[in-house]
Amino acid sequence: MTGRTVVFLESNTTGTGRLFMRAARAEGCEPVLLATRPGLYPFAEEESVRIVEIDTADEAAVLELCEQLARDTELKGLTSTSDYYILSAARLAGRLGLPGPSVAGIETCRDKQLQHEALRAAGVRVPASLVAGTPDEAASAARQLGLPVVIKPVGGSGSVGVRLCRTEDEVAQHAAVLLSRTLNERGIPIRRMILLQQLVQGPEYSVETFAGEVVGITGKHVSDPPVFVELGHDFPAALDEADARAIAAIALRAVAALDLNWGAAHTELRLTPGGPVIIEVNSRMAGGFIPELVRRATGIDLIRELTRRVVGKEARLGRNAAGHASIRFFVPDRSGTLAALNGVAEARAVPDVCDLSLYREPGFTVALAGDFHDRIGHVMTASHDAAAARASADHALSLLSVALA
Ligand SMILES: Nc1ncnc2c1ncn2[C@@H]1O[C@H](COP(=O)(O)OP(=O)(O)OP(=O)(O)O)[C@@H](O)[C@H]1O
Repeated sequence: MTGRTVVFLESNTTGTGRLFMRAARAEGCEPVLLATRPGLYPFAEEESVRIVEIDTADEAAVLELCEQLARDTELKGLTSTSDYYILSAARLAGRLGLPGPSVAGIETCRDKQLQHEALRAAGVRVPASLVAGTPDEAASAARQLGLPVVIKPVGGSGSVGVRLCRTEDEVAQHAAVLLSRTLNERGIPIRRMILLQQLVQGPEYSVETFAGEVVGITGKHVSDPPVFVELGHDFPAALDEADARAIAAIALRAVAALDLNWGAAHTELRLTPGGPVIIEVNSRMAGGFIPELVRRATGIDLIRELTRRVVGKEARLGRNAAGHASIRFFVPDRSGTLAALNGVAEARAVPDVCDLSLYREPGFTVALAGDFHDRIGHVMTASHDAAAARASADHALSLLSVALA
């Protein structure tokens, strides 16, 4: 292989991974995907992306391979589109003298305890929180904070393991479940600590920032507690000017405090009667198809702009549209074997629907877990009118149903 290359250290297994590979090519660079289990990425073959099997947890081995690649080709950048690997990718980019985000910033951000301490020290409003390493410590932390509390792993994403606990028994039980886990979804060892937080009440929003600028605010629809499954998003969120200003301001302070102004960040918060309170800052672009909503609503392609940063170019955040986009996720109301998915043609025919995707087929076993895995499809709408985008998405979703055996 010769010419310009970009290394992807693992990737998202869903849509975004493929889009990043295409974006690299649009910038004149051939993507090279490094993966421990190449089988996770069927899209790589479909896109004719070179895939190298290597233990991606072994940073020294990855560095050696990349140094070789830098001798054989013009290595322009190294990144990861997977939450689990962005820290390692940032470290490797630094070692190779390639553009990349602050390693310290990502390190702080990816540990929810460190992140919480950093935000509090910077005077950014966060919920009162305590950490625990045993179920007993968790019960005592819950007493100090006052029930109910939200419990979550210190490292994690996709709402996996995040739960509202209303009694001390629930706290001890859920703590025991989380603390018994030793590996995350990718088989990477995890720190066996949990974070307990006071429940923040109010509608949820996320702020999509890029290179220290607010790209927009997303309105989130989250399931009822005790679990918090993201069920939909509206971009831009319906907010009055004062609330939008307060939300943008706290997110900008949070990402600056965490040193995340190089590329994309995604800040989740709830708007309480006393103002916005940060739930969590992610040192990466939003998931859940939010970048696609942003693109449809504003014309800003966050995937392309991040790829430009990775290969050392300036991002261009100029808007060329002022539209609205919404997404609703399809979640079955109980577990079972998927016998049929109904109403698909009718939902597709709803005005403003621009995408309807189903991730599962008949025969799939639905085992509701209370996190993002519960979502089996989505419907997306785009319109020049905010209310129309939202109403069409709600209506199209209402037409979908499953038969479970
Ligand atoms: N202290 C809290 N008060 C109210 N809601 C909370 C609190 N902590 C978490 N949540 C809810 O749980 C969701 C997931 O929490 P959190 O973002 O900390 O976990 P995560 O696994 O990193 O999820 P994601 O990858 O979706 O950001 C939040 O979006 C929010 O709806």
